[in-house]
Amino acid sequence: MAAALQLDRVSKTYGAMRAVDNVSILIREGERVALIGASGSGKSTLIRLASGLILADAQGSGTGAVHAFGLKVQESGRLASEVRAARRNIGLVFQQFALAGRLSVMTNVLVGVLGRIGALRGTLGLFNADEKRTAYAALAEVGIAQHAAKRARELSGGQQQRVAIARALVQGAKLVLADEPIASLDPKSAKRVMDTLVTMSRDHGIALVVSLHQVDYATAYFDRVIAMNAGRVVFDGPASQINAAFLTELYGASAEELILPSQFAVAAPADAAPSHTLS
Ligand SMILES: Nc1ncnc2c1ncn2[C@@H]1O[C@H](COP(=O)(O)OP(=O)(O)OP(=O)(O)O)[C@@H](O)[C@H]1O
Repeated sequence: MAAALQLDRVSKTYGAMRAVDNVSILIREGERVALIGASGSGKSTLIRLASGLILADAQGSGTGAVHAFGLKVQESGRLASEVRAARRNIGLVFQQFALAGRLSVMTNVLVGVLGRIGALRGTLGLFNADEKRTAYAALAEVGIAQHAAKRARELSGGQQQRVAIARALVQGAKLVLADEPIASLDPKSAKRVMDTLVTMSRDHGIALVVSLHQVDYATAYFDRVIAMNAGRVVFDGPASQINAAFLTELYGASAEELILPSQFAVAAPADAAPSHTLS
């Protein structure tokens, strides 16, 4: 079985800054993984490398290969010829909502179909009834079908994130990479978005990698956590091992920005919680 995502000794340098430093990661099909780390630790860069939005360093200790479901995304600082096919399997949900604000919610979701239909039909917005039904069903699944006709910019931040999740569903993504999807949301909206992501993953067997600033969400929703510091993976293991003392060991004083004050403690609902929190 091909891995959902495989990074082999990938690095990315900006000037003198090694944003991602020789990282190797394997995510299995259907697996859910939280990516944590203090600001500037390399989480966003890693997600952009994984989706082929940016190129890895051509030289370094490895060839910097990225594969998704056995299809090559990039290697040796070049996009692979099969990158389009590889990307079809990858849905993206970003902190900045990455929706076309003037267009309707429905149209934004239908963009997910574009990888599968002819460019001309897509450009002209000629989506067929089946595609529209699928998009509406995806919006219903993430709980915002009632907003289908509104312009995307009229929705709240959390609702916009759920539009992006519906778009990934319509795309038929088998792996969703979410980069700080809850960073600018209030706690209630953040929880709703996390519930939606995890339920989507569970119900459709979609692998999920979510970068998170706050560790509490990582341990409430995920079994496996990958922690980054200064571009390197400093921990890859069970979420149950993550606690305040361990974070201080990993990050020193910067651990503070990763831990929520106790009054904001996060509890995932039973149907979205990882196995390590279920009795
Ligand atoms: N386009 C760029 N040009 C120059 N430096 C960059 C660029 N993108 C990222 N960096 C640098 O690379 C390092 C890693 O940044 P990255 O955004 O990946 O971290 P992060 O863990 O996602 O941080 P945050 O939680 O603040 O989003 C930082 O020092 C950042 O300043």
